[in-house]
Amino acid sequence: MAEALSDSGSANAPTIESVRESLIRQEDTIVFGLIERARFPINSPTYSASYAKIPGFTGSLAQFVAHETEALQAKAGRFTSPEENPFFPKDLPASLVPSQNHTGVLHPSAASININKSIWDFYFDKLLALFAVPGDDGNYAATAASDLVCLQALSRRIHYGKFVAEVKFKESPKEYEPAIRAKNRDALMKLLTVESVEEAVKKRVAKKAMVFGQEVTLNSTDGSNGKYKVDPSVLSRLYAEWVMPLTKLVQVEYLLRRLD
Ligand SMILES: O=C(O)C(=O)C[C@]1(C(=O)O)C=C[C@@H](O)C=C1
Repeated sequence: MAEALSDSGSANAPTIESVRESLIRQEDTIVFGLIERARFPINSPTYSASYAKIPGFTGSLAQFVAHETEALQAKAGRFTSPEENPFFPKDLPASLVPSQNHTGVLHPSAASININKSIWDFYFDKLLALFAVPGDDGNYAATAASDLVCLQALSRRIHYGKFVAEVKFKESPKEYEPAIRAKNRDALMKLLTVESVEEAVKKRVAKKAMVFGQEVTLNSTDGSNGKYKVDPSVLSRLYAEWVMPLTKLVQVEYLLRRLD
């Protein structure tokens, strides 16, 4: 059976370079996801339980689509991968496909870390209004599907902090062990933070929003005219306010369990 490759594209032990490469690659998925979602206006009935009234389900259409899509994906084996974390872990059906040989990179307690509730909340309560225009075009099912693509891409990126933390711990266990034993979150946060990398990430995602989100025409020299499908500053803000802080939170949570 084929060995399951990690997202870093390698079956070998990940390195700081390979995990950062994966984070960079995942930026493309996130930027494209937001561009796709921005095709629709906000479409607020998608998020209203009183609009949906789905027999046998309590919640909004967005919740229904996420719940049912995850159930199908669980049966297809999606959540047996340590890189995938469900939004609705309760009552998730078991995988029906042959199990993959996922390389045992992470400490087993990694499976107990799932911060998707925070991701769901910032996405719908804060982020959506920053890049989807007000309005209602009735495409609620497509909107909900599009939201789930964004949420899963964000979740995968943020929980990838488990792999980043593992690599950092393996590279310098002596630096991390005292802070882990002392359960000192602030010290761990300081140890794992690299400000120069964060600055580069914020600039790069804004640039990707400009390159991927410009209008491509055959005649014009400047296809964008300064207009982009998603405002590049929203991408830097998304990363500065939510993606990187939550990735760091995942790293701290992982490290706190690393010696269990
Ligand atoms: O690249 C790293 O070293 C990471 O830990 C990842 C990351 C990020 O989320 O992009 C998080 C913390 C660091 O301060 C820099 C970047």
